[in-house]
Amino acid sequence: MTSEFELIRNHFVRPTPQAILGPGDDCALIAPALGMQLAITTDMLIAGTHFLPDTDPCQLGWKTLAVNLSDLAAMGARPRWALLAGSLPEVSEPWIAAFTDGLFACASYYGVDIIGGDTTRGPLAFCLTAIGEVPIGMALRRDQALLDDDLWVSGQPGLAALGLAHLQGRTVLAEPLLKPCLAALQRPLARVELGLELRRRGLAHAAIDVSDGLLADLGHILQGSAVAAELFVAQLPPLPTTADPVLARQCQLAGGDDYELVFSAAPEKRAEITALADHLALPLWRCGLVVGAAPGQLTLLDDQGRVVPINEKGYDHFG
Ligand SMILES: Nc1ncnc2c1ncn2[C@@H]1O[C@H](COP(=O)(O)OP(=O)(O)OP(=O)(O)O)[C@@H](O)[C@H]1O
Ligand SMILES: Cc1ncc(C[n+]2csc(CCOP(=O)(O)O)c2C)c(N)n1
Ligand SMILES: [Mg+2]
Repeated sequence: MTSEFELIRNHFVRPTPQAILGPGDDCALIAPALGMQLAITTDMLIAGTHFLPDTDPCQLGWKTLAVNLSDLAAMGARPRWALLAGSLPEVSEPWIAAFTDGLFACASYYGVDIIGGDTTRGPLAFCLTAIGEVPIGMALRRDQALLDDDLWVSGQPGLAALGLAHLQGRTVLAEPLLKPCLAALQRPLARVELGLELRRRGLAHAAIDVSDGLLADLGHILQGSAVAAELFVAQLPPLPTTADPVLARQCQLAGGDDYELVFSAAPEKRAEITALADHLALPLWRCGLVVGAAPGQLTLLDDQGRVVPINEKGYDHFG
């Protein structure tokens, strides 16, 4: 029988070169580098709500960290430390070993030290807190979009929600589309380099990551910045041709779980943003404009300039 403390020692504790004091005492000790401030965020992943209970534990470990690093990315912060609280229904050591393999693979990919946490018995759930650094006063925020900014989105939002629809039997995806959809859902990337470069190169005014859905999260920028926007359907990333087009559009606009970045930028920055997309080998789509209508208002337009009704709502745990 493995004790709580053996479990922690055997699976959750690895070297933490970026901490003054890592796991083992009542608190970890960290200090930001000179001239930097801390960015801190937390997200829960609950079985049945955020992931299917039979999800591969290695991918779940990766995703638990990645979705939090996505929030740091959205603010242009460099991820450095994380704490993991886990509630586990029973001690299955192979399951835990696979989970921590994925977790630490993500941690080493993004240069993060796991500096502490909490381990209890209970329903399968995780809560991760990620801490990053950003030069004082330089974080990208959701409340800084300006009139006449372009709106940009990275990558291909919608794939994760399509993958979930497939696993839940709401659609059938075939290869070669299935693989990227399942990867987006189960092993998402956080757009850390994009966030860092947008901030370092001074390219973005406002940014957010897409966790609840493109329209919903763009809505947070609009609300926060007290501006309105027009979004051009024809300028969004092309939909996968082999998926049901209605479902694919719905997933793109409101699926969530994408962890792409949406950002606003001055039109003079177009060439620099295109160069950044090439540098990162990550498509960046200029798909909208900040306009001066009622604060928070989002209008979707087709290629003829006609208004497209919005029926989609983003992910809302209580909606
Ligand atoms: N229980 C809470 N107490 C205090 N603040 C909260 C609480 N729940 C959410 N918040 C804050 O509300 C804001 C929006 O929360 P939300 O979880 O929607 O974050 P998000 O980045 O928009 O989405 P995601 O959680 O999918 O990353 C965040 O600043 C968050 O810290
Ligand atoms: C089994 C299962 N059901 C639904 C979803 C989709 N989903 C869950 S939470 C969320 C938004 C972000 O949540 P939060 O705001 O809590 O970070 C989304 C898109 C899933 N991945 N797995
Ligand atoms: Mg977020």
